[in-house]
Amino acid sequence: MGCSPSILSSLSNNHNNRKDSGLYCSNNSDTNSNKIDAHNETNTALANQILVQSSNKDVLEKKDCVKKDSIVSVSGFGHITHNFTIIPSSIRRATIGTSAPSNSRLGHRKSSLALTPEEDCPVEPTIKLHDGKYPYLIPPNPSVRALIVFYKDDQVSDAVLRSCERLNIEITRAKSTDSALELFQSPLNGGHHLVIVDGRCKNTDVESFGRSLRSSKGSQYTIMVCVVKKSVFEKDDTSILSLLDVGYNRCIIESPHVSILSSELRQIQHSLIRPQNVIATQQALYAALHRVKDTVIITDDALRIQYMNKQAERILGMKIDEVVGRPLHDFINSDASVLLSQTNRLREFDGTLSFTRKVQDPILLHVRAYPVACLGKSTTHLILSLQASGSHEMGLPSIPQAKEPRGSLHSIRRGSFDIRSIASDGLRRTSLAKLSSLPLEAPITKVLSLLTQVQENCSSDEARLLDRVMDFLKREGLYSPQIKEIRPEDPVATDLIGALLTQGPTNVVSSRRSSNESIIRSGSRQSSTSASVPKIKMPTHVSELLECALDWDFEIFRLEELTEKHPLVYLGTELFRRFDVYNTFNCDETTFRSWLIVIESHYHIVNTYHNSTHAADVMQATACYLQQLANRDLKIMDRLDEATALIASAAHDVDHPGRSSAYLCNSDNQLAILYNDVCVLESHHAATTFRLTLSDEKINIFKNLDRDMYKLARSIIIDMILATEMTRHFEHLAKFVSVFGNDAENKDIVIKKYPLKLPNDEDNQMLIRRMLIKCSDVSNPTRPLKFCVEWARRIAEEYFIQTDDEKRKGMPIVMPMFDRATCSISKSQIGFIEFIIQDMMNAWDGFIDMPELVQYMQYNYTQWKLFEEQGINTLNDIKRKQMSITNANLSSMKLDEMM
Ligand SMILES: Nc1ncnc2c1ncn2[C@@H]1O[C@@H]2COP(=O)(O)O[C@H]2[C@H]1O
Repeated sequence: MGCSPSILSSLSNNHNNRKDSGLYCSNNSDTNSNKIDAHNETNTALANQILVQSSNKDVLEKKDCVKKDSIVSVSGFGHITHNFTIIPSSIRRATIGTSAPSNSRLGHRKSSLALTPEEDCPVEPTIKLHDGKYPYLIPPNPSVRALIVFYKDDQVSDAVLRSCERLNIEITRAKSTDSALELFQSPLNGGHHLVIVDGRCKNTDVESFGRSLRSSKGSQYTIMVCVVKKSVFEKDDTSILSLLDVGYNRCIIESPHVSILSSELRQIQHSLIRPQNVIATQQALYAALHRVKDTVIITDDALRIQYMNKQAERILGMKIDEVVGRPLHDFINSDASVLLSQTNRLREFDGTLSFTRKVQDPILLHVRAYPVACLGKSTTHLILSLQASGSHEMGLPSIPQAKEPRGSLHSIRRGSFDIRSIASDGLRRTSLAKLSSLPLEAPITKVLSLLTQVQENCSSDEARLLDRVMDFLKREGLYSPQIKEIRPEDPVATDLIGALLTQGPTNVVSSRRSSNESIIRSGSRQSSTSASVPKIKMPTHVSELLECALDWDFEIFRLEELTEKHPLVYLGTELFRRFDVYNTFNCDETTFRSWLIVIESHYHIVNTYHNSTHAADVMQATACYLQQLANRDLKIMDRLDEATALIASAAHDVDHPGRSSAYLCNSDNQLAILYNDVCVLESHHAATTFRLTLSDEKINIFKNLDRDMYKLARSIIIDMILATEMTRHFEHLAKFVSVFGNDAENKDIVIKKYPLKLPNDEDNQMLIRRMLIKCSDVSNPTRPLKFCVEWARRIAEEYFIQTDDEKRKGMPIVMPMFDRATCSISKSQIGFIEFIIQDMMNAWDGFIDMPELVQYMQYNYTQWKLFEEQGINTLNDIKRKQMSITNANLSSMKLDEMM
């Protein structure tokens, strides 16, 4: 049996810190087949350089430990000709570098080419496996199998057979072309290295037989020899050429002499069969490389890619066919001159380069480039071994190999790095190993890896602390807060925050479940297609009011009144116009206005809070933020961002039933069923937006966008609407703060730094968009007091109606404290500002620089505190208070007068 440490084994042996599987190959036969095309002849030279055959006893003994599923089989001559055994690194380490004894023949049987037993001397001089930096190939000398196709027995056929015997060639005999083809293709008898065909017989079409043989599966490495009459050589060379053209490799002159034919065959064996076997072995090597975890690319000396393995295909997102022959430079963003200059001087290169990928962002990879000289003394090929550059980026040491674990860290460390070691059963091991070989890495995995490396080199106290940190990081819901600071004596806030942050059905006590009642009755609303689209005449007082459409103290309730509860259409038309959305979407104003009418008609006018005035208010806040971002010339939002933000905010609560998601879950509402109790309302708002918009060309504001643009716009709008779901409030806030900070004092720095703080532009853009719509959605506590109080009254009323309803139906009560008889609205606002609004608005102001948000919020907060002290709790109390606020006309006071 022949065995060869692979290219990867030898590479990783040099660096001794890799955990890849080792490769060993043998040229035995077996069952399966796995074919790969050889790429070009230069790679054969490379294979010569990097393959080695050995009869290493160690490996033979250890082979028993190797699992069956780690054997890769490759066909060369119709059958499996090479088995590569992927051996776990632990075993590999024990065998790498173990040279065979110097007098060993390293995998060579006794020469089969000797004419007499006395001549049976070594064909090759003894070569040490590790003479050079990399193992050399001793050309494999296979046990040759030949198919002899002679139609009759005569002196020549007899001489051929005897010559084969002399050379220890295993013979299969056929006397007709049909039986020859059958034998050649037979799984049992096939796999011939050599076919010798009698080309002397006039009745046999030797050319068509050659063609059939050549087109048989698994014949690409078979040497075909035709025995011809001497006269063929004497006449002209056209007959010879035609034979070569159909696939014969060689024509030899008939001879009855064994010595002459033996000599011919011996030359054929040397010059044709053995090189073919090298190529077949190389193919097996490619197959093995395709299976290993390492990322390997092979180039020629001019850095043109000759080969890349499956893992490289995965990482670069490209198929081998797309890269072979192309310069490596096409895929490298960074300067590769150092790599080239070092490897040209036969020196290894070790560094980090940025690689472009087909669709994904560029990736930083740690590159080890090994120059190989296959012809002469200068570099002919480079072997690149690539690794995600995580550990190198931070100058951290490489992932440690089996080091003695330190106390409790053991399991974590092993869990993080040596997947194979944590799995006890084979199946799990296989799937985990597969998983680890995928080009997928979550950022959190990377973080855990880095922390584990840090742990290796710190004190046990620090290591224990890191243990705890990693425990937290491994948990799900990293950004889902546990309520911890709400005072127990603050039941209203607890109720409100609990309800806002909790998803799905409530577990609170229920007296009685109602039967099949559902608050939403589908089909009761007017369908968009039947909605008429009247031409809207903008009354003068409305247009005057809309002149202030971008003021933070815009009179939204006045607009509600003037438009008879249709503020969205008027304000929306104005805001779309101001942000030039019509041009952005290449769509006329009428379509947009019709869209606004339909969307507005699907807001429930009976809801006290979640009606179209709320939608208009959110849209107005969004417009103010967009304006501010545009004024500051930060170029954060492009036209599509602006348009989609306005559309998302206008539609973000469409068809809101005036009940919370928890209520819908508790009442087994059809929407809760449809969305599996997850993000029920927001999913419904987003889906309804698109259902309505696409259902009628007259209102389809997307109709002139091309498909890609539409998909982009759609994904942004959906993402923004879903971001208004409060259960993920802290997650969105925490992510935003982690990127942009929350230091209002340093807002200039934050803003200036912004362009530099972009590890991934699109991710951050998404954080901004989400934060923008969230801060619009709950902007009411940051508006002038009279608006803030009115919104508080409206939401409280809506909550009370829900509680009334729950009580009436005997359902679980989602917010028991929001009972109209007992609730303190002031307290609920204090809690809402403290727990939900304050941090968010501070962070948002820090980013967008709108201090009035925080100033109004702080003022409103102090007012709510005051109201609470004054015992202003119920709706009636609030209404009375509103009167006095309106009389004092606080909303028109300058902010500094308020403070
Ligand atoms: N002033 C407020 N007081 C209490 N809760 C509010 C207030 N404003 C908004 N909310 C809640 O915050 C939620 C934000 O998402 P929704 O619009 O779905 O529903 C909103 C209300 O439940």
